[in-house]
Amino acid sequence: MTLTLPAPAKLNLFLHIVGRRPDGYHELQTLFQFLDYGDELTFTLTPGHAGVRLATPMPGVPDDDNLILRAARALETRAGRRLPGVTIAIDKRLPMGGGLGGGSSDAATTLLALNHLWHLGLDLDTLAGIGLGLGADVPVFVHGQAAFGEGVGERLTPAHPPEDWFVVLKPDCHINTGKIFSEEGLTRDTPKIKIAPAFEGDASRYRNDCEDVVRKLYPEVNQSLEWLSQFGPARLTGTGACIFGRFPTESAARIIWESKPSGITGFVAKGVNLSPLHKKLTELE
Ligand SMILES: C[C@@](CO)(OP(=O)(O)O)[C@H](O)COP(=O)(O)OP(=O)(O)OC[C@H]1O[C@@H](n2ccc(N)nc2=O)[C@H](O)[C@@H]1O
Ligand SMILES: Nc1ncnc2c1ncn2[C@@H]1O[C@H](COP(=O)(O)OP(=O)(O)O)[C@@H](O)[C@H]1O
Repeated sequence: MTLTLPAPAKLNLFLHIVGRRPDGYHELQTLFQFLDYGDELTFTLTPGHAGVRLATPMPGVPDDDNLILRAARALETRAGRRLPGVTIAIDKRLPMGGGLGGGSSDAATTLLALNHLWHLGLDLDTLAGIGLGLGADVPVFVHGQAAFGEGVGERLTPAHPPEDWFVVLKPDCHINTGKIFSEEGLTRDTPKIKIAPAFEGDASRYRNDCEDVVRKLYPEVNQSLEWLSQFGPARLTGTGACIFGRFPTESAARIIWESKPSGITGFVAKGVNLSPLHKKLTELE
């Protein structure tokens, strides 16, 4: 049996750093929305062969570090019994370390796919708990609903931001999340905002607290933000390097995309409040 599922990107429509935990991790307030663009994973059961295997190794990521295999192994450990073998292939479209949550999304898709194929019957809260052990962004992908995130992003309140179109640009640099969070000049004391049960605010009123530090350290990001913000609000997602500009229609986004400076990569995508992963899983039921 074969199952092909999306692993969508996320955007942090805003990202405030509101404090620091005793273990050094930063407390955030952020608004997550998904994009209808991302990686695609194909799971094939191989009952004759035990174990989980990656059919498409990822350059630069040893298999044992790959969040897909780590998610599968965490699930096997939780199940505590021998499960049918599975081969996982990935069509990797999201830039790695781009602030789009690609690795976390791959992990979440793996958790949901294998829960389904292995008939484990674990609920979303349990899967999100397993996912949190792999990365702070995994729970929102497991729950599959746009959300206001608190804590390190794991305390989630469903949200309904407008489903606009986005131009996403990937400046040609790699940003290490740990480096940004350890920068001395980082804003860490943004006052907490109060959130209604269903956040519907205008995210363009809020900021990404990592942006000033990232702009100073990475001129490529600064230049891209300057260019994109000529056409409307533009912002960094996560700790970067990707930036996004928001547009009311696909055609408005595509006009700006076509005029982007040469040498910069990225894509145009729609913001969606229900994850494409959950949409697909519902269709399969
Ligand atoms: C910033 C966010 C926002 O969505 O996204 P990305 O830019 O990575 O996509 C996430 O919170 C990223 O969470 P996560 O994916 O778990 O972070 P990691 O790369 O494991 O973090 C690397 C390091 O950054 C620091 N770190 C990370 C998250 C956080 N809330 N506080 C921190 O201080 C820690 O020192 C950690 O060891
Ligand atoms: N399946 C995976 N896809 C992408 N990155 C992965 C994966 N597994 C492990 N990683 C590691 O996680 C890091 C962060 O990846 P990613 O989730 O794409 O970025 P970000 O957290 O900035 O959104 C990568 O640099 C890579 O070393």
